[in-house]
Amino acid sequence: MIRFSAASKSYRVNGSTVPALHPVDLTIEAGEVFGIIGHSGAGKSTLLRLINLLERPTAGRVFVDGRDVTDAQGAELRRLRAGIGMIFQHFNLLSSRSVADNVAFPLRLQGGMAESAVAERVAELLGLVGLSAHADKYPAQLSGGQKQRVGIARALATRPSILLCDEATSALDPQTTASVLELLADINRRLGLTIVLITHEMDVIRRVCDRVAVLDAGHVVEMGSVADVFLHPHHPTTRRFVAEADHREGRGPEFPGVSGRLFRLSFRGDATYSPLLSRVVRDTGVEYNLLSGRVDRIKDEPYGQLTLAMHGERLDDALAQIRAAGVDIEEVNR
Ligand SMILES: Nc1ncnc2c1ncn2[C@@H]1O[C@H](COP(=O)(O)OP(=O)(O)OP(=O)(O)O)[C@@H](O)[C@H]1O
Repeated sequence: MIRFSAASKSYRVNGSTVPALHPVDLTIEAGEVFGIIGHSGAGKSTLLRLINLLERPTAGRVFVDGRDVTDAQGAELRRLRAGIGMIFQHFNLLSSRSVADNVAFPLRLQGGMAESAVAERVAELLGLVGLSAHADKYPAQLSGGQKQRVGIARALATRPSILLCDEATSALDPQTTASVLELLADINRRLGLTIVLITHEMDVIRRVCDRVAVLDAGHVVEMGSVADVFLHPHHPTTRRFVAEADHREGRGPEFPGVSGRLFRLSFRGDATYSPLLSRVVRDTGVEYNLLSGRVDRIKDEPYGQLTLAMHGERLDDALAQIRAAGVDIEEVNR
């Protein structure tokens, strides 16, 4: 478990104090995939780096596994960091070392392991990330996705219980991003590792995270389960991120020439695939225009979101039936 208690951070720049993070209270549970999303400069890296003390809080406390680590130094700091792996946007591999030597690096640095044990562990890690055939290559001979897999293997070498991901897929194309996120989800499931990732893409959050915090100008402005935040965003910044992930603009929908009231229906789980709408239409005689729609998954759960214009004498009856089936309805202002 990771806990921030009123943790804040200011930097000194040219003699003046710049607040990067206002006091944050936040708990990340053991074994979850926790996402932090925000625009550039929102304070994501700063918050992430407080966990392994690459940055120290200006005020407040940071707890890891129940221990107050805020002032950790020396052996205590080394122990903390050995238990926390980290991967980076630009991979940070050693270009003059082979893949196997990059992965072995933290093990040799830590010391106390025979070379045969190091080799065994490296082989195991390369198997885990699907790179067994590439052990003797150099980073320059690998694709971006393969480099990040080396980064992940290296980060897991010392068997950490926490993995920090600093924009780990931002330099990758969409397909490679998907495969790296799938690997992270697999590692989370198989090893029970806590994963904290920062990103500026809601789609990354949707695919892999259990919970999310939205950072805006150093403040946590929204936090909750990914499904709740994704389907019912409240803060304007969150709404913009969700709209971007839906490939629509952040403004409210404008549908000139469409009559009736506008509703956004959010389906989750099994309701996503049931023929509810056609049943309600048949039963109540209401009419609808489908204005936009999407069916996808939030991590492993299917969801659907439809925007409809609806009209008819028995509209209230129709809405009640839809709600009774567990579908969430929001009226959309024109
Ligand atoms: N070492 C530093 N010295 C001075 N100011 C800093 C330092 N690191 C970050 N900042 C400032 O703190 C604020 C938050 O930065 P941070 O890097 O945490 O944001 P971010 O959300 O991770 O942004 P990005 O996505 O661009 O990396 C910014 O205004 C940034 O300029």
